[in-house]
Amino acid sequence: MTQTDPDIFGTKTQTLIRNIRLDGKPAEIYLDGTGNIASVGEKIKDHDAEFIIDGNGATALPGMVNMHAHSPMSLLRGYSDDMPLFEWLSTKIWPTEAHLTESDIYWGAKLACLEMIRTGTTTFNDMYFMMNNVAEAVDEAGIRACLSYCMIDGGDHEKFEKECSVMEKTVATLKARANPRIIPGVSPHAVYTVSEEGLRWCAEFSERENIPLHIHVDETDENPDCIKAHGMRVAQWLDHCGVLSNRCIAAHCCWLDADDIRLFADRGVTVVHNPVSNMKLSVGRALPYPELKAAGVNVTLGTDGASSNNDLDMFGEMKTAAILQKFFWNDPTIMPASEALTIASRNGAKALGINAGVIAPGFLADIILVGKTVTTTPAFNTTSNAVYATSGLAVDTTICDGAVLMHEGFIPGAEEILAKSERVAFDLVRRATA
Ligand SMILES: O=c1[nH]cnc2c1ncn2[C@@H]1O[C@H](CO)[C@@H](O)[C@H]1O
Ligand SMILES: [Zn+2]
Repeated sequence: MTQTDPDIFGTKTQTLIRNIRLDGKPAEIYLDGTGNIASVGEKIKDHDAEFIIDGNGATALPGMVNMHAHSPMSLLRGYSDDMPLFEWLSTKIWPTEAHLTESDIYWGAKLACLEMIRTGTTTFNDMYFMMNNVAEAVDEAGIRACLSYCMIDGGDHEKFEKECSVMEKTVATLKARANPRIIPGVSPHAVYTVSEEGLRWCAEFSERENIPLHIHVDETDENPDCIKAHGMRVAQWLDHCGVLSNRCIAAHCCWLDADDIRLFADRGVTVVHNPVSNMKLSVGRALPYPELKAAGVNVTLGTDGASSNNDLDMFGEMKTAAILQKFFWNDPTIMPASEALTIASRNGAKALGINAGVIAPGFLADIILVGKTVTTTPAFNTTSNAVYATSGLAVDTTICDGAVLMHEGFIPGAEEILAKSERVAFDLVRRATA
């Protein structure tokens, strides 16, 4: 199969993937056109393949699950760097975001989806505005996503009421799309931007709808301000407002203490590690991963937006997570490669309630092939190579929901998306700085 056969792209087909390695051993995978993995074995004889993908010795991995993103922010990649978090948000990012149109959101998300497919991500957990436009991009790209409108009420009751109605409308619109690849979520931005009534409402709404709640927690040390305002640490305050009780996904969590970690474990909170963004914005502390792991908390991995990372490559993120944890806690045995891979795939899928992140019969066919190339040779340990040696650009095939989205590095329509999103980004910044 080569890129000259356009029929392979975009639809679920009966496909045999052969000449690949799975956990270091020769393997074949058969997709039966349902969107699931039908069989996995050394040689699959019983199949009805319409297409055959020859992996040329590639390593098959589950698609990466990026658990904290702001996909439209890809438009602001490289627009503003090297500043402290609050100055960066309040003087650069928020004033520019005030000019975003629905079309900007759509093209920013198109660019993000393209980058994620290119670098082996098949699912992302997104928090932003105008999420139906993000959904349109996700729908077209063929990727999977949990999409949450980001509530910011700033303690203003009128704004709170408006935000609730946008949130309800967003969830209803996303549900009405009836696309199994699109999962609605709820996102109060953070404790420093959302009121108590906002946090409580989001918690109740996520429970009523049984959908994930995605929030920024303890990125920088938010505890002193929270104690001043509410007499409690951030984790306790969130629990007090009901936020931790239902499918809570907490991004960053750098400043959790031992009690906070116990509380997160009790409430079943999922934590997202964002090592590159945390290091770039110098948030002051690394995720207390060893303690979270000991407490049994589900830890996942995310990139954050492309304006604080500045890419959405989960391979770079895995490596950074593993080496930051070793360095910060001064122990090279922390987060071995196979753990980093699980954190970047299976753990995220679990948190979103998706039957993915494992290559085995019955699981969703969200699969990537990491090509045999200069950063994956020699293949003593394919997991080590994936985490420590290669970037996502070595991914040559990306399959989501049983449909091939990229093969041999080729993604249909990529050039148009690059050209258009570049124009849209420059035009946005021109309007915002006029
Ligand atoms: O690192 C971050 N910390 C806090 N807020 C952020 C960060 N990156 C982006 N946003 C902001 O979150 C909102 C979308 O959900 C946007 O306003 C975005 O600029
Ligand atoms: Zn963020």
